[in-house]
Amino acid sequence: MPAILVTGANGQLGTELQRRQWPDDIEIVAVDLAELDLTDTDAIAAMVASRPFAAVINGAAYTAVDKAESDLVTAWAVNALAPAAFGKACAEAGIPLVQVSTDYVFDGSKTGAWEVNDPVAPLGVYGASKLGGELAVRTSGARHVIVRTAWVVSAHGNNFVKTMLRVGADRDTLNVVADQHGSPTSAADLAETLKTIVLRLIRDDTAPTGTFHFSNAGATSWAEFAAEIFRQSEQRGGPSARVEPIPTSEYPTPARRPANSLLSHDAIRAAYGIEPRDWREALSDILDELMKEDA
Ligand SMILES: NC(=O)C1=CN([C@@H]2O[C@H](COP(=O)(O)OP(=O)(O)OC[C@H]3O[C@@H](n4cnc5c(N)ncnc54)[C@H](OP(=O)(O)O)[C@@H]3O)[C@@H](O)[C@H]2O)C=CC1
Ligand SMILES: Cc1cn([C@H]2C[C@H](O)[C@@H](COP(=O)(O)OP(=O)(O)O[C@H]3O[C@@H](C)C(=O)[C@@H](O)[C@H]3O)O2)c(=O)[nH]c1=O
Repeated sequence: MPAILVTGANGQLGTELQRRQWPDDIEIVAVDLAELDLTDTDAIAAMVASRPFAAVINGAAYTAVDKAESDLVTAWAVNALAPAAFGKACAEAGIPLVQVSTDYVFDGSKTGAWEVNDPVAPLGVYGASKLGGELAVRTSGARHVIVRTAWVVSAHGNNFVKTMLRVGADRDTLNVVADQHGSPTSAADLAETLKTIVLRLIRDDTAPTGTFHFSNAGATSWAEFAAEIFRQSEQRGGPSARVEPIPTSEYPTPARRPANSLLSHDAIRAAYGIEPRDWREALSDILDELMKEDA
């Protein structure tokens, strides 16, 4: 049975990839740190060669944006060298590689949505190391798709929705930055998109390759996002708090973040016919799941 190797099994995306309904003739082999340490490039090569995988989805990453500023060797190992090792191994095995990247490869200076070929200029170590991963995959010789996504949220793992609900349960008011704009992305919707892409890559030698953007539809700011989380949470009897919009200058962090990281869907729509749904609708599903867990 053809198998797809998925990394980041315990992360938001990896969890949702494992929850997808896959065709009966496809097996998902999902690994995390315990099975495969991505800082060990020899282990990556050995894992990819260990059986005749049909494809690899590298969903793992060093995602602690602020911590990466002082931990850059590990961030580069996981986000750049590991994708290089996957690229090399996939090229040797003759199988496609799906690599996941980030809106943080952009500097945020554009007005309007970022297109896939817009100039990249990361503001911090996380974005720079993810860009390193993109370049490594592009030059590896492997047939590949790179999907940049943004502001990934889900009912599990660490993410902005869960942070807001946790902090909002204890406080009346939360200060949240209002001058950083982008689109939230449901990990489930991202996983469904990657499923579509990887199945096409496995079954169709002429499937589109290259770099694509996927997020949910609609632009917002972190402050508006937080306010909508509390609006929908309150509707379900969950925690609510007042959101005080603040400028980034009043929320100092070790890593700089882009002011605008809105991603254009033109490329993924044209190549794969994928049309993301609105982020508020996706958020509603996540809150349903979270509140069901609490009930
Ligand atoms: N989260 C977001 O907002 C965004 C994410 N992305 C990208 O999307 C992809 C998926 O992100 P998401 O699911 O949210 O990430 P998570 O942080 O939820 O999960 C990352 C996973 O990678 C694993 N991992 C980290 N270091 C290693 C290592 N050395 N060896 C093996 N596994 C490791 C983690 O394992 P452990 O838990 O054991 O540390 C975890 O399971 C990543 O490529 C990320 O860069 C892009 C834009 C936004
Ligand atoms: C918790 C909190 C955050 N913020 C701000 C800080 C930051 O500018 C913004 C988002 O905070 P976070 O630290 O949750 O998000 P951050 O770690 O920057 O999220 C990023 O993660 C990586 C992995 C990506 O690839 C990006 O697409 C993006 O999702 O909100 C507030 O203003 N108030 C708060 O109470």
